Amino acid sequence: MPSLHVDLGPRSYPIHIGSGLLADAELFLPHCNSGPVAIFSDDRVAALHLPALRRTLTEAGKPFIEVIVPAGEESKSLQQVESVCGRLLEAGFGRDSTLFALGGGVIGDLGGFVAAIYQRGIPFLQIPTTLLAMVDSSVGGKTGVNHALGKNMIGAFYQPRAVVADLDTLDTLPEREFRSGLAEVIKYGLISDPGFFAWLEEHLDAVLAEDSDALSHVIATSCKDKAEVVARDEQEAGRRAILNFGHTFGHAIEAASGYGHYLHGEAVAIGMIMAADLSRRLDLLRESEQQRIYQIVEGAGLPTLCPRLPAEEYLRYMRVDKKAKGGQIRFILLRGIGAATITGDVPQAALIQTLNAFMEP
Ligand SMILES: NC(=O)c1ccc[n+]([C@@H]2O[C@H](COP(=O)([O-])OP(=O)(O)OC[C@H]3O[C@@H](n4cnc5c(N)ncnc54)[C@H](O)[C@@H]3O)[C@@H](O)[C@H]2O)c1
Ligand SMILES: O=C(O)C(=O)C[C@@H](O)[C@H](O)[C@H](O)COP(=O)(O)O
Ligand SMILES: [Zn+2]
Repeated sequence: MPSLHVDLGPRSYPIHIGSGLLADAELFLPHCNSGPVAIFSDDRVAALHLPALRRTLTEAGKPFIEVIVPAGEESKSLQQVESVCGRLLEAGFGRDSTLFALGGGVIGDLGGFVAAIYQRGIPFLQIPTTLLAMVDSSVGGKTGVNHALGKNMIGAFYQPRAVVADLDTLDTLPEREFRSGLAEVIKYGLISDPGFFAWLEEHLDAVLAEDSDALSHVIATSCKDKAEVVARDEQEAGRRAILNFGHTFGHAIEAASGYGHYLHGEAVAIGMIMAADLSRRLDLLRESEQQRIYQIVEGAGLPTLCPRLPAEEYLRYMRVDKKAKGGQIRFILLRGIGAATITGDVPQAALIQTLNAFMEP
C-alpha cells in the first residue's frame, strides 16, 4: 500500500492510498482533536460510503455527527458555508472538534474551507472518494467556493492533517466521473512528468478498465508529482501555478456554460487542448506533440470542444482568473510534453483563434 508525504514543515501530512482504509481507525484518530468529529459528505457519497466510516468511529468510541449537503458543484457556495457552519454551531462544536471531508472535490473544497474558518480553524482530514479528488483536490490545501463571477473565487490555503484514499470507494464511481479525474492525471504528465505521460499513452486501456495495479500507479504518481510542486510553493507565489495548466480556459468554460454543465475535469480537458493549441501557435510546442495530447484526451473519452459562444464571453471570465496580474491574463503553456512554462505574453489574436478553433459547430 503506497504511503506518501506532503513535505510542508510543521504542516506536513501523510497520503495513504489502499484498499479497506475506511475501516482502519488508526489512519484517522491520531490526527483528530480530543472532541467530536463532523463527518461532512454529500447525499450520494453518504448513502454509499458513510456507513463504513460510521462503523469505524463507533467501534473506536469517537463521538461524531453527520453533516450532509446535496451532491454537485452547486453546493460549492457561500450559502452552503453558512449553512454547514450553522450545523456545527447548533451541535455545540468547539475548537476541540475535527472535520472529516468524505467525498469528491466539492466536499473537500467546501469542507476544507469550513474547517479553515470555523472558529478560526479546526483540523480536517481529506477522505477522497472520486478519482479526481484522490489525484488532485485532496492534496495541496486549496479550499474554497465559487462565486457567480468566477470559479473558486472565495477560499483559503488550508492543509489537511492527512489524506486517506480508500480505493474501494472507486467501485461505485460512475464512469463519466472517473474519466473526469483522468484529465487531471494527464495534466501531471504534460506539465512535469514526460515519462508518466508516455506510460499513460501505453497503458490507457488498462487505466480505463480500472485495472487495480494501473490505478494504484496512476494515483500514487499523481499524488507524488503534485506533492513535489506544493512542497516547493505552498501558496502559489510562483511555480505552483503550473498545476493550473488547462484551467485558465477550463474555469472560463465552467463558468460561462453554467457550473455543473461540464464536470471540472471535462472543462480542464478542453482547456488543456486549447492550451496545447495556443502553445503550438506561439511556436513553443511541435505539431506532433499537440497531436499526442489531442489523442490521449480523446482516447480517455473526454470532450475536446466547448459550447459555441462569442469568444468575448470566455475572455471576460479569463480576465478575473486568479493568475492575472495588472489586468494581464497569464497562461500555463507547454515548451514540450512535460515542460510547462508560465507566461503573460500571449497576443490576443492567437488567443481568439484558439478559442474559435475548439468551439462546437
Ligand atoms: N482543491 C483543489 O486543488 C482542486 C483540484 C481539482 C479540482 N478541485 C475541485 O473539485 C471539484 C470536482 O471534484 P469531483 O470531480 O470529485 O466532483 P464532486 O465532488 O462533485 O463528485 C462528483 C460526483 O460523484 C459523486 N461521488 C463521489 N464519490 C463517489 C463514489 N465513490 N461513488 C459514487 N459517486 C460518487 C458525488 O456525489 C458527485 O455527484 C470541483 O469543484 C473542482 O473545482 C479542487
Ligand atoms: O492545486 C493547485 O494548485 C491547482 O491548481 C489544482 C487544480 O486542479 C484545481 O482545479 C484548483 O482548484 C484550481 O485552483 P484555482 O486557484 O485556479 O482556483
Ligand atoms: Zn483542476
